[in-house]
Amino acid sequence: MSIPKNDLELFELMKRELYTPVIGDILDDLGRFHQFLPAAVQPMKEHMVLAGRAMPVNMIDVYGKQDKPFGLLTDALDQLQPGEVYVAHGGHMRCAYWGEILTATARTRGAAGAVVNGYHRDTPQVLEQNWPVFSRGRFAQDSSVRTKVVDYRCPIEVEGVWINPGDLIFADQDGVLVIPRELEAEVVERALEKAKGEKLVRKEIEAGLSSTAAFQKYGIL
Ligand SMILES: O=C([O-])CC(=O)C(=O)O
Ligand SMILES: [Mg+2]
Repeated sequence: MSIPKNDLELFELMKRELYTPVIGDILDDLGRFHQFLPAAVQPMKEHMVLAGRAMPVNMIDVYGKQDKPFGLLTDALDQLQPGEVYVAHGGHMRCAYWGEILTATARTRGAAGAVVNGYHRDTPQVLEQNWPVFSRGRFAQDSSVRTKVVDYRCPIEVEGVWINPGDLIFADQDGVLVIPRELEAEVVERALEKAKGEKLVRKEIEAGLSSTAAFQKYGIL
């Protein structure tokens, strides 16, 4: 397998060859036991797979009409770079944090996808854009009188998982992973090896090898 020359090749390779369980296993092996976002954050459609660089967004609760509705939301969207993932978190999730217009903006700018620790709305209009969005589910309640963006491209922490700008985000139907930048080369290389090993173990088991013998031989489950 040729080594990816740039981020785009890396993201394509990951989407083609990897899945969150193998990457999560390698992170565990490196002692990074807390890199999955909460399991409630799910793809809007099962087939969605996402690889890109985190552009974290910090949100807070507000109560009622604001002098500057949405805070820095449009600024955050308008500086998204190709291959980045809009990762939004904060407040008590009293409304939708994502929708049709936000999808169109981020997608048109070449962003790789969105991950919100909260709800989305405009479900049919987002899905027809065929672009990966991960959220806690559907809820139409409007955000302008309930939340605002106070900062972006800043570190955030989601239930103990730290996300720094530029960290690698990989997400599929089994979860959303944050891969710290300083570990990504090792993690991806070892995850590719483990994925290959898992294919081999399955073949051997299908050919009659016992689970115990397979684990003894390969150390993979
Ligand atoms: O207002 C929101 O939070 C999201 C929304 O409807 C859109 O992006 O179209
Ligand atoms: Mg909308």
